[in-house]
Amino acid sequence: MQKKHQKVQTLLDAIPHIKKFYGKTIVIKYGGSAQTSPELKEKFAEDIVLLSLVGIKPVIVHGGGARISELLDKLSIESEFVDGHRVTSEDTMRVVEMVLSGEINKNITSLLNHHGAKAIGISGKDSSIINAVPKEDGKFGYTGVVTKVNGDMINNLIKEGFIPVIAPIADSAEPNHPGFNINADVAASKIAAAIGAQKVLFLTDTVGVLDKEGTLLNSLDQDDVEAYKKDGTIGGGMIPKVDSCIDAIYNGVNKAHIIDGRVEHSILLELFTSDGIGTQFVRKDNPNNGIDMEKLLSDEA
Ligand SMILES: Nc1ncnc2c1ncn2[C@@H]1O[C@H](COP(=O)(O)OP(=O)(O)O)[C@@H](O)[C@H]1O
Ligand SMILES: CC(=O)N[C@@H](CCC(=O)OP(=O)(O)O)C(=O)O
Repeated sequence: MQKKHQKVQTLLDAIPHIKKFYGKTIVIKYGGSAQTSPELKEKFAEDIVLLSLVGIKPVIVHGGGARISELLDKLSIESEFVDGHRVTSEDTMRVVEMVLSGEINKNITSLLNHHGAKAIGISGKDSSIINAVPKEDGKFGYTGVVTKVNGDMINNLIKEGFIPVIAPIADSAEPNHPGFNINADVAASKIAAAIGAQKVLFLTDTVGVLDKEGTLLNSLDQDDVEAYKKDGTIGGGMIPKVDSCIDAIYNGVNKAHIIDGRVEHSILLELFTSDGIGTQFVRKDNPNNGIDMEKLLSDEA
């Protein structure tokens, strides 16, 4: 009897959170580091389907850096990263496109559809949804800087009831161009801003951003991010992630969080419980700085 009550209470506790996000779009960046075991992938799919069933509109932007590096290694092509961004040669670009737009995009789309969702897998090249130019005058090869995201096209898919699953590959304005490799964190942030998303969640393989002692940093603003990058606390793949979180909140996205994709149902825990998990990003100029108004309001509801 007690157990039954607990189950009902869990559902009741979720109501204010569901109300808050009902009809809202949430971009979920599904990092390669969080796409590990088949069990975790199943839980991810269950979370996305549940969001969709309760009237929340998820958009998935996926990575796959680890899988790209694994395949490059098999082909004896070296992986090179500068501040978390891959340097993309012509051969590397072919592998990036095959892994991201091919293997990973289709696997995630199919997984979601088998769980009853209406997912559609696309890359930024489809309908030229993401446009880019070479990063730093071509120093990064075919790695691109996003110049434009066609948010209307993505919103049209959402209106038709689809869950877009987007591979971070961009189109070029030049004909017969192989396109651009975009870091998936950057793609998620630019997409979230272009479609007017309420929130962007980055699923990765750590509990959030950690300090030098390995303690979780619950909340960061732009100055914290710059200081931690400068003193080396934040490095590697975490650099594009924190930069993308800051970019998102200064471009119209209400909240950005980095959460642990290794924890089962981490998306539901972040969205539907009052505790929240991981690291949240706040604007310095926000009068509610440091206070999570979303959570405060839902707790009061
Ligand atoms: N301060 C930090 N806190 C947590 N992780 C960090 C930090 N600095 C660097 N990292 C690294 O960033 C990694 C996450 O980035 P990445 O491997 O690119 O993940 P994803 O595939 O999810 O984008 C962590 O596994 C960790 O090794
Ligand atoms: C330019 C750049 O860094 N592109 C990334 C795209 C994939 C990605 O970002 O995957 P994760 O999210 O799993 O790291 C790469 O080639 O690895």
